[in-house]
Amino acid sequence: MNGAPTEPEVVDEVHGVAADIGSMEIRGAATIADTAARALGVQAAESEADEPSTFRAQLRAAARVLYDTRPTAVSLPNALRYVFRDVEGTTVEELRTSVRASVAEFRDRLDTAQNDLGRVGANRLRDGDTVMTHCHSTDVLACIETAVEQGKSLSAYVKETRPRNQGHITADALADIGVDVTLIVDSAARRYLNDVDHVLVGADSIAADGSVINKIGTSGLAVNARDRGTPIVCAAQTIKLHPGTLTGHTVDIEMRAESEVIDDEQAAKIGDPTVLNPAFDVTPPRYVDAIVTERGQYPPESIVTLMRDLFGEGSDHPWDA
Ligand SMILES: O=P(O)(O)OC[C@H]1O[C@H](OP(=O)(O)O)[C@H](O)[C@@H]1O
Repeated sequence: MNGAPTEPEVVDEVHGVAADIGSMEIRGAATIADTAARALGVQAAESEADEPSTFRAQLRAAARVLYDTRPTAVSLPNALRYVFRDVEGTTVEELRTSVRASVAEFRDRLDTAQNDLGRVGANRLRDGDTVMTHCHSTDVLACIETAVEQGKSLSAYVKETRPRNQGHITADALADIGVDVTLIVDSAARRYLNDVDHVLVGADSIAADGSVINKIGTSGLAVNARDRGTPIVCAAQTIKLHPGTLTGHTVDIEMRAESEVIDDEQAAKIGDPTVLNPAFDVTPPRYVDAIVTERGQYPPESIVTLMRDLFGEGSDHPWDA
């Protein structure tokens, strides 16, 4: 009698990276994309498959493990799709080489894109400006770092960004490059918006209508910034563009554990309330002044043109094949 079909073998590194993405040890949309692509490269390098079909099945299984970690940041499936697009070969060794090349090309492009985006974003910043940041975005940091390298002196109000306080990472990174940092709690943001020249946020996904999906609290900040007349700019490489939204799909908002908000003991003290912990929210395009990408800056409403140019209607999942 035949047993159950065996699952294609996925190497330990891929499981480890997937666990680290799930626990947010590895986080930030660009970093997730980079690490996921690298993990596919390790899968290819360490595969012991002796048949091309087995090699391909393992690669697909590895991609599924990575894909299933966090639902909101589209950079993850976009990275996997990029690697799969160019996998070619009739032998295991040819396939291995082509995955290696594809991963290297992807990671290279990611680096270049962030540098190019940084230069575009830096052009918006003037010497003596004050920015306000939310969460921790390497795309936002690239803009500020480039401006500082250009000799501009900047100050920053950094929102701590509950529940995980990723604003602390931003505060540390900005202080390191000589930005004058003031850390504030999230609810103090409106109070200081009048002292701010630009609100800078990142993105986990950008929808076809120009909506920005970013760390929870972004939409409230954007509404307040608009009310105060402070420009709000989203720094997002084109890998954050969500091709599925071209065909009417919506972006899943990740719900995370209650324990990130309150521990069991504290919860028990206040009668164990229901706790909701959405990681992201959606900022409608009318509250965003510009989306800064490596290809220049765009009004949010025009981002759909760029999305179509870069992705067509391509939001397939080749790892499900
Ligand atoms: O790609 P970069 O700009 O580094 O980060 C983009 C976004 O990723 C983060 O999500 P999380 O901390 O992974 O939940 C934040 O929401 C941040 O704005």
